Amino acid sequence: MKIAVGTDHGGLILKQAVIEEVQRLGHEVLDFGTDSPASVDYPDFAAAVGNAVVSGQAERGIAICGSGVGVTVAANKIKGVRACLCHDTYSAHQGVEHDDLNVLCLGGRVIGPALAGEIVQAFLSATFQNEARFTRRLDKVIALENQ
Ligand SMILES: O=C(CO)[C@H](O)[C@H](O)[C@H](O)COP(=O)(O)O
Repeated sequence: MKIAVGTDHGGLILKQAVIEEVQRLGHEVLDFGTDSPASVDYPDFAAAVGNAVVSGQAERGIAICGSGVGVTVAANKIKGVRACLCHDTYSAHQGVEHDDLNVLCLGGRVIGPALAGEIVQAFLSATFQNEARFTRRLDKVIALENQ
């Protein structure tokens, strides 16, 4: 898969570890920055990742900021993005399997690179389970998005 990755300065500390894990798993990285510790604004990077996913440029995205909260809030403003802050592996794979999560969000000031790598692996290894109850709920989420 092609995976869009973007971070603000607060998440930069995790970016290289995330990129290396994505590549180790055999996926291609689309790197949307940032690349320096200079202060930037998280919505710009959440938008780059989210737009790459909804446009089809990337299959999934990973957005990082200091807490992971800012990029989650911002990315979810983009129609078609289902972003969630996951700091545990269960949520990262279950979010894909049940909820068709397409953007994983992480906080570079909250977790370290080893855990981030395991979470990325859980996220990218999971696939949406096309079961009636999950598609029914997803349809309701999409209806909310369209209201
Ligand atoms: O964590 C965040 C919000 O949830 C932001 O993305 C930033 O990383 C954080 O606000 C940056 O804080 P700073 O004091 O400007 O470095």
